[in-house]
Amino acid sequence: MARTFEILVLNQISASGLKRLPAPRYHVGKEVTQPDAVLLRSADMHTMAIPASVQAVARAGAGTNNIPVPALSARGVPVFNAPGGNANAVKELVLTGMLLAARNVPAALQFVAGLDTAAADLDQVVEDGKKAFAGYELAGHTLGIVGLGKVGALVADAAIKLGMDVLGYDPEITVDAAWSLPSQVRRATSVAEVLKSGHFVTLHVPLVKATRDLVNADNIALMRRGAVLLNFSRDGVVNEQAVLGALAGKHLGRYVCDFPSAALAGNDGVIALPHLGASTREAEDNCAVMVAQQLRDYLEHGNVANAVNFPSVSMARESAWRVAIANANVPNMLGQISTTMARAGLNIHNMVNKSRGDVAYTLVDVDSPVSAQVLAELAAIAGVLAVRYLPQPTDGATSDPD
Ligand SMILES: NC(=O)C1=CN([C@@H]2O[C@H](COP(=O)(O)OP(=O)(O)OC[C@H]3O[C@@H](n4cnc5c(N)ncnc54)[C@H](O)[C@@H]3O)[C@@H](O)[C@H]2O)C=CC1
Ligand SMILES: O=C(O)CCC(=O)C(=O)O
Repeated sequence: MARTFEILVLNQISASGLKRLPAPRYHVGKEVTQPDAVLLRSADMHTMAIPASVQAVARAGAGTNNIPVPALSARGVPVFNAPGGNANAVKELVLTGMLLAARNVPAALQFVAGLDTAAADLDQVVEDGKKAFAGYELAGHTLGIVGLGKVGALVADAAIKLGMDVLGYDPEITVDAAWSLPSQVRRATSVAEVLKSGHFVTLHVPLVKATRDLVNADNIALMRRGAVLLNFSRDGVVNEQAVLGALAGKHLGRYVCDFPSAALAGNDGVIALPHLGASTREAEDNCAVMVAQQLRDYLEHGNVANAVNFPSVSMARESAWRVAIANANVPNMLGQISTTMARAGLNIHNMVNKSRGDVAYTLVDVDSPVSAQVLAELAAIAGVLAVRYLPQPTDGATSDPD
């Protein structure tokens, strides 16, 4: 009888994704106490005591700054995410943000909400009042983008199609991302260049040490007078005090962000949305389906796709007995693993080993069952972080992701 995997869910996850983790092979719930895996969106795992039973963490979204990734890596636990799964949703909200700012939509809506619609002179009041909200068009204006990954590339493409002039900066751009950019996107060589050039500047970087306060009191002054800064990345990427100062001095035209805060509240120059970037049916489904499939393939077969801290590793299943080993990326690990198996009389049928940074990951298929004693010996090798035994179920339980 195949064992049931226990999945702890920390946020609302789309039903389309949860369907990929069907009973009885999976038990998914908010009250699971000894989870094999944790499935979440924006819940803060930094403050959580993560049970020793956890073998994987899956973020149904892009950013993983809410997850203690280095600590999990040290435990041999992969952290999965859903690259690009919500990028179109964010792109559409960034376009919305630019239009809200350029056309003074929030103030115009407020004006309309305050109208006496029963008044005889309503039409006149509307015609007189609208002058205060006259704006400008996106076409012909310059958009600067910091971060040309999944979201940034889509924003660039959409802005070009809207007739904007686009320049972008990304010091770590991947070859795939570079290929996906429209040829009209100009390449900037620094954040400063983007800030200086854009009528609009939008940020699409992860929150990491290097990007904290990426826009700050020093460089916000470089922005064009009246420019619009958009932050759909994370609150920490922009220094709020710098933004408030620039708005007060009328240097910054608007700050459009997905992260409301006490400091920003009530400021007319701020358009704050409630972290809505990824909140579309489509994005929620995409992300949940992606991570559920990845989680399932990992829990059942040890295959790794889209982990932020593990190498991608996949090996077709040819044997019923598989061992998955996460270990420090140091010399002689493979030698010790294969010697331990050989000593126990195990014949290695297939093996794959890859590394990424400090973590290496090995899948070994053998031709006969592996004893608890051998698994304990493997786990005891210095540098081994986690050992999982993944025998193929013999009771007809499905083991291939849909
Ligand atoms: N508001 C929301 O609901 C959402 C917010 N996000 C945030 O947006 C971020 C980006 O999302 P994706 O584009 O999907 O991620 P991604 O990983 O595809 O792209 C991030 C890009 O930022 C670049 N980058 C890293 N450090 C940089 C730096 N110092 N300067 C310039 N570029 C730098 C990387 O090279 C990469 O190309 C996420 O990490 C997350 O924090 C993502 C999705 C939804
Ligand atoms: O799940 C959400 O609603 C937030 C998405 C997000 O911020 C991300 O994917 O990084």
